[in-house]
Order: sequence, then C-alpha cells, then structure tokens
Amino acid sequence: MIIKTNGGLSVLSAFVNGYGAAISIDLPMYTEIKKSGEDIFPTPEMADTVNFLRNRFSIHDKYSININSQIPMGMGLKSSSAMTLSLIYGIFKINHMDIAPQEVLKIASEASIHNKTSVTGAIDDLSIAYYGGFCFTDNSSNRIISKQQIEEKYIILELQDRMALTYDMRNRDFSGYKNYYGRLLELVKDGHIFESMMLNGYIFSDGTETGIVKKMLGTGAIYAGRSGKGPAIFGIYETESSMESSFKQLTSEGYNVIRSRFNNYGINIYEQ
Ligand SMILES: Nc1ncnc2c1ncn2[C@@H]1O[C@H](COP(=O)(O)OP(=O)(O)OP(=O)(O)O)[C@@H](O)[C@H]1O
Ligand SMILES: O=C(O)C1=C[C@@H](O)[C@@H](O)[C@H](O)C1
Repeated sequence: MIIKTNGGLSVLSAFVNGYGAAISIDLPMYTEIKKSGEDIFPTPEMADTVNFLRNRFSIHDKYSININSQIPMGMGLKSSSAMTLSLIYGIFKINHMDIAPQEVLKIASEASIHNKTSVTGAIDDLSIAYYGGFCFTDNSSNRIISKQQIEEKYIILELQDRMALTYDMRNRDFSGYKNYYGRLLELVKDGHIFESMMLNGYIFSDGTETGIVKKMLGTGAIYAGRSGKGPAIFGIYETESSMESSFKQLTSEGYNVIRSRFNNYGINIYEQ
C-alpha cells in the first residue's frame, strides 16, 4: 500500500502558547508500507513510530517501509508530521482498522512526541497533513479549533543548505514572546492567515532571510517570510504568471528555489 500526503507552511508556531496553525502545500510524500518477513525501517524515528503503534494496539506483523518524499527535511515544511501520520494512517489501513480521524490525529500527536520529532505533538501540522487546507489548533489539548479550505495561490520556497530540527527547540525559552503571540493569535482568529505567517517567522529570524524576502516581495510576491522555525523561506503569489516570472528572476540570481501551491487534498491511499 502507498499512502500519499503533503508538506505545509507554518502560520502560528505552537511553541509559545500552545496554539498552532498551518497550511498545506503541494509537496508530496509517498509512504510505501508492506507486510514483510522482517522489519525494514529506514530510520530510528520510523521504527519508534511503528513500535509505539504496536504497543498501543497489539499489532504483531512486521513491515517493510519506504518513503519517497519531496518535502525537504528539517526545513519547517512539515516533513516529520507527514512521516508520522502516513505511517500510522497506513498501518491502520493495511490492517483494516477503522479509526476515527480525531483519534488517528491524537495517536499521531503522541507518537510524534515519542519519536522525538515534535515538542507539542504538532496537531496543527498533523491536521493539515490529514485534511489539507488550513487548520488552527490548540496543541496543548490536541484539539482542532477550526479548519477551512484555502483559495488557490502559488508559492515559491527558498531552501537553505542547513537544517533546523524541531526537537532542538524543546529547551528554548519562548516565554518573553507571550504578549506578541497573544496578538498573533488574534490575527489568526480574525482570519489574517498570511499576515500571521509573516510575523510568526520573524521570531525565528537569524537576519539572513532579509535579502530573499525582499527579492520575493520585489518581484511580485504578496507575502514572504520564514516558515516558522524554518529555515525555508516562502513567497506567496496571487497568480501563476507572477510566480513564474519571480521564479525566473530568483533562479537567474542563483537562489535555490522550488515551486509549489496551496492544496486542499489531505491524506489518501495512493495505491492499494
Ligand atoms: N522523507 C523522510 N523519511 C524519513 N524520515 C523523515 C522524512 N522526512 C522527515 N523525516 C523525519 O522528520 C525529522 C525532521 O523533522 P522536524 O520536525 O525536525 O523538521 P520539519 O518537519 O521540517 O520541521 P517543522 O515541524 O518545523 O515543519 C527527520 O529527522 C526524520 O526523522
Ligand atoms: O513539534 C511541534 O510541536 C511543532 C513544530 C512546528 O512545526 C510548529 O510549527 C508547530 O506549531 C509545533
């Protein structure tokens, strides 16, 4: 069985006050899961996720797993939530276990903490991997506050040659940002998703993104900034042609950029 899901962008990082929001973009991850004579897990985090599920549900089969992903890892593009959710969703499906979506998300959130790829459980990131579109969540109670389909827009991502792992954020003290995040929360509640995206990324700035952000804004982007902790930088474009012309400009200047777009698809079985 092959499970397909996608990456996404941060709208509100939940490290500060537990509230999180994210938005799904076309960056597919294909996770192939087969019952097998022996366990074949490419990474310790994948082994941990499957073992977590086995202990919880008395699943005794062995699995061979292979991931083919276009979500760059450790970039703030929701790769770990796509990985954890696709394994859990896929193992339930392969075993014909009919588990309600909110229960799947809760288990994936607990597994994300257990496999050390998440700090809060990242129900925001898991929810967009599950449903697509935009999701706003309370990560401290594993609850979706709202979710909605998102209008088509075009994205450019600038990738950097370093990773920033979420788990490394676990000891960072964000308490000084509580007032600021109170305001960002109001922005999200009032529907100002893209404004929150830009202002949220600012907290994780190391000052190096100013050049590319201004380049994106100066070549047609309507918003640009860091995707949460990053380091990936996003630009949002109203039309495909404005995105294409900015993309041409950025590549000619040597930026490492890829194209994407918002999506509303969610997780599904790509091949039985
Ligand atoms: N294609 C993949 N194959 C196997 N494991 C993956 C894959 N993509 C991500 N992972 C797992 O996710 C980890 C990276 O997750 P992390 O949460 O640190 O980054 P991220 O998902 O890019 O960040 P963010 O949560 O800010 O979007 C990797 O170390 C790996 O364990
Ligand atoms: O692992 C986590 O708890 C999180 C990781 C980031 O993606 C954040 O954007 C998210 O809100 C929470």
